[in-house]
Amino acid sequence: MNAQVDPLPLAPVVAPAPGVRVGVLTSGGDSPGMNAAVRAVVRTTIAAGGEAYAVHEGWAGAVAGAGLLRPLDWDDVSGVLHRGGTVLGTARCPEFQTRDGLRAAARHLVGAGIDRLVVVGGDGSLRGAEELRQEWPGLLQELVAAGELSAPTAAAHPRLLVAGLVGSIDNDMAGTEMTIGADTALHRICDALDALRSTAASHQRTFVVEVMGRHCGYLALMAAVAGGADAVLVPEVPPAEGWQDLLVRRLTASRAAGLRDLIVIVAEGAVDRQGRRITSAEVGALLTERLGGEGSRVTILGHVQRGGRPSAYDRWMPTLLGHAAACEVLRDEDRPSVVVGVRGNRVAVTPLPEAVADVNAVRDATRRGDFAVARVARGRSFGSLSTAVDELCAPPESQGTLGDGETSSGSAVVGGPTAAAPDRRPRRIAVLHAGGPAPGMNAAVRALVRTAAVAGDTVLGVSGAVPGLVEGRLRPLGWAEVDDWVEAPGAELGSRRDVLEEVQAARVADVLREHRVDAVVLVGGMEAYRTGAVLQAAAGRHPALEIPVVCVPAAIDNHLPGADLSIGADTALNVVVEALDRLRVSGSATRRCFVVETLGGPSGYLPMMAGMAAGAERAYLPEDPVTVHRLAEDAAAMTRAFADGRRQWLVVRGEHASADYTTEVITRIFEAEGGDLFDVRATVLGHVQQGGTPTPFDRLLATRLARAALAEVDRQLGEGAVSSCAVGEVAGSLRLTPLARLEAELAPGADRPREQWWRQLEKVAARVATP
Ligand SMILES: Nc1ncnc2c1ncn2[C@@H]1O[C@H](COP(=O)(O)OP(=O)(O)OP(=O)(O)O)[C@@H](O)[C@H]1O
Ligand SMILES: O=P(O)(O)OC[C@H]1O[C@](O)(CO)[C@@H](O)[C@@H]1O
Repeated sequence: MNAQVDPLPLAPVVAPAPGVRVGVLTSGGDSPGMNAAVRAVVRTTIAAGGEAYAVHEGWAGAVAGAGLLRPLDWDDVSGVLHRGGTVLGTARCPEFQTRDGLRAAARHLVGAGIDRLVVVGGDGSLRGAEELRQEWPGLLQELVAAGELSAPTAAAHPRLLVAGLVGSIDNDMAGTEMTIGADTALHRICDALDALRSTAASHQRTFVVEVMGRHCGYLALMAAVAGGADAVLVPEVPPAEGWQDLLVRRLTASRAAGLRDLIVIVAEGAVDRQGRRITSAEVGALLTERLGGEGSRVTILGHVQRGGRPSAYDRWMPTLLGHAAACEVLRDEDRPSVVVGVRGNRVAVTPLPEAVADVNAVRDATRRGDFAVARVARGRSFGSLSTAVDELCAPPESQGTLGDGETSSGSAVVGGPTAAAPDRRPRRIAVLHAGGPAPGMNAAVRALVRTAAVAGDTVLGVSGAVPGLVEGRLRPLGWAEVDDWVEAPGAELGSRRDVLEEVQAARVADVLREHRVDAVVLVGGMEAYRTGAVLQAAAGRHPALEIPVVCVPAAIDNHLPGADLSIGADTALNVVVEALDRLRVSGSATRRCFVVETLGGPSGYLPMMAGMAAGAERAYLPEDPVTVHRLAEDAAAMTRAFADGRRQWLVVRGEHASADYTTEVITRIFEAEGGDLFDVRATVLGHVQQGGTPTPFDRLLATRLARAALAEVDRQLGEGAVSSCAVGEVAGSLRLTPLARLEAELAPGADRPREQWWRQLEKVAARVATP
């Protein structure tokens, strides 16, 4: 694909000619996050000097006209970020696929002066958009010929410019790594799975859970990994004949290994190799008949998956893309429609026909039975996890894929052990945490234990972090023991902020020798990295330390070099955003400014992204010190806004934004400026931000990075050249950062990277926050 990944995700806003109108519509199945996209399109258009129009009820609204095309002001899209569904309404509209339907849509759009469209919908909706664009000149000619449109009006709108944003929970479209709504749907599914596990465990029952995704197994596969399922059936990995026996054997082995709760996920589009539909009811009946015991229960999650509050990601990502899409159509270039998507957290723009061709190629490959092609086309994460899922789900003795017999590809990002040589000595890998607890740490340990078990390796858990390592508190972690660690918040092994001291290295060498440790994996923050660096520096003096030391980034602050995102940051972000939503509701009856202090340490990631996701008016970050001048400007802007009728103003302040202008000081300044016009309240969110249940994203990231760490251990031991490094993902690719380079990667005088990708988003957040 020729997507252009924009290294600076901020497309310049081009000032349009006077009277330029941008229409925005949502179409197909609704998805959480569509509202954030609409808000960004509207506000970016207005900020650039254009006019924004809503086309209500999707393509049906364009076809019907009749008052469904209406102008939108800045404030019309206030207070929509936290709402699920789409405030514009959506529909599936078969009529739009007819010539008459297209012509009616063109007539109503031109009639409203709209010749630029941002369409938020699934692949069907976007196909429709491209068709309308291609047919536009012909449709206008037909309308002129029929006397339904004047020739000068047609001449004033010679072409339609279209940018598509993929809004669908299915994550089934090319041109973007994530579709708007898929992350939230995973939240819904994982919440349901976490709830089902407790009742399943109580009765030692098996649950068969059907999840959505018409033709695409993305939700099912990711939910299986993030939700700790025991087996999964998805259309892209159809099981071979006799899969029923294999499934029963697998679940029997899991039960024998000590699991009380068993979960099988079935994608709604699951099929076997002959293309025959596999239903959740069929799987439920099979397991009730063959597993005995308490039998099985079937739960179809249905439309619950599509509803409810959007996750933090489904607010900031569509905001970024909505902004970029508006910029695309404001540019006065006649060109094919584009899909504005996201890749590695950066904006990626792909010609729509190309994205559609790619989706068609997946469908054709699936029809041909070429499932490997279909899996790869679904994206990196899908490709890698579809072959790795069995390693994570099934006890080592019952390994064997439910799919088409292909095993893990062993690529770097996939991670996981490379195929074990017959004479390979089983390895012993110690894992410990260092730093503040980060949700997802347990999921990383679980992935290590289970992936290592496939090659016969043992993972030794170190209790009590660095002091525990010094005291030799290591024990093997069992395959079944870590089963529900995927969802467990906090750090089961314990995490503390101690960094290993040089004088302790000799003692640690003794411990590692006693326990015959071949490699150390540290899952944690800067303390983990620095401990790794101390171990490496001491390796020359202590042969037992001449082993691979690999760090996995886990810190809610998201301040670690060599990783766009560290484990735990997404969970903390969601906790903050939920708190901000609640504060907004609490203040809805008053005229009030909230000053909210977040954690985040040296990095502004949490306050900035939470502010963007919750629609905060201002965010104060440690990277950009607060000054009295800025406070005066903001107080004046706030006062003007309240005087104009605004009822709320939200300021998010990172805990280290300024040593002088503390949350209390800022609150008092604003309070003094507000007089009788508004009042001000301060809220310090504190450690609730560390205590969330890991989000699906953090569980998946933890799984990917833990497997990548193991792959690196395997590589180093295989090649006999050991070193210490950190694994991370940067712009969607795996990166290994030598720990020796750690300090050089940090900004001068601060424990955060020199470059932080998310800082590009600040301008977008500011542009859509206030007029
Ligand atoms: N090939 C097409 N040509 C023109 N219009 C289309 C086409 N396919 C779909 N549409 C229009 O887009 C609407 C939505 O399409 P569809 O039902 O496939 O949902 P979708 O956009 O793929 O969303 P989701 O992924 O949520 O199902 C259709 O009802 C129709 O109006
Ligand atoms: O809401 P409807 O029209 O029943 O459609 C359900 C379908 O829409 C989706 O939610 C989104 O495409 C699918 O996962 C599901 O199969």
